[in-house]
Amino acid sequence: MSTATTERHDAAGHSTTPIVELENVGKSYGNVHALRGVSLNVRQGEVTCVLGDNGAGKSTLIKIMSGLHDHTDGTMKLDGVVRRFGSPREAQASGIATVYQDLALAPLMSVWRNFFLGNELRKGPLRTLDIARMKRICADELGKMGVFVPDLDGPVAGLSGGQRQCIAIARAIYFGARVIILDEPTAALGVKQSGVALRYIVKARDAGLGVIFITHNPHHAYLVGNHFVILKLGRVVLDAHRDDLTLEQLTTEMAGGQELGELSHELRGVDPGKVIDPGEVEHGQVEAPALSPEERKAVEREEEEELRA
Ligand SMILES: Nc1ncnc2c1ncn2[C@@H]1O[C@H](COP(=O)(O)OP(=O)(O)OP(=O)(O)O)[C@@H](O)[C@H]1O
Repeated sequence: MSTATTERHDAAGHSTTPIVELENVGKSYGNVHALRGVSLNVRQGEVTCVLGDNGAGKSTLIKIMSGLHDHTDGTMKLDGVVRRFGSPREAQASGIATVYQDLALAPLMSVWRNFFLGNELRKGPLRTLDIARMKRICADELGKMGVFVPDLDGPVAGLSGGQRQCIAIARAIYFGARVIILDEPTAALGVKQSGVALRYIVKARDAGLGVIFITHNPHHAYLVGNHFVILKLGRVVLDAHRDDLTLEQLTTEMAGGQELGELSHELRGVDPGKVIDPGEVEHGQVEAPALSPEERKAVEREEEEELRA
């Protein structure tokens, strides 16, 4: 019996089957439900942004995908096959690399040593370090990401925050990552360095990786993202493709959406549940509530009908 499957590809030649697929994934720490019913796809050549406030469940999500924690509900699939990673090493061997905020770089060690840290190349019967080859590969791989480091022997501490991010990303790609999880890569960076890091995210995406970009910042997410998921108290409250979402909508949702509107009313002294007497508005006693586009259209239609009558 043939087990061959017909894999579909998009216009860029990337497989449309998600590399990682979470279905209704949940995670409880005792009585604390850190994640509930989270579904998420990571595809080749796409940046999936996961946004959320403190305690939303972002770290828990990263830990499940990177093999640090096991989920307690739902399924995780890798290339369409149900998987559970027993350890971070297993996740890495499956091509899932996580770049944490601290980057796991040794600041006083040289750039090339950091690139190969724990995976040093050796040569000859005495297995001595193949320094020349490591430096050459390091320069080539950084070059592919558009980074030029004048002195590969210099310490990583001498590089900018954005360049350090790039070394961590280039290293993950070189060692076989197909999915790269970036844990708030721009959180500790200024505007210019955030721009550098965002460029590398796009490079990783264009190199055909599936990128998960964890961030608090909707502006950064919208610059590079193809897909957006907002977590709140462990649940997905927004899941949208870029074509179906404006930056304004993403920013509003991230800032609290409806809750923010209610807060704004409250701070202006208007009870959102209160039925407003049009007379009060007319006499300037209370401010007219903002109308949604649909409500505005309905009002315009009513006014037109009144005029015609
Ligand atoms: N090991 C743990 N034991 C018990 N509760 C935990 C544990 N880890 C996380 N939690 C709880 O799970 C919820 C989600 O936490 P998580 O760290 O995943 O959120 P986060 O979005 O990464 O937040 P932050 O941006 O602050 O890092 C929180 O209520 C947190 O207190």
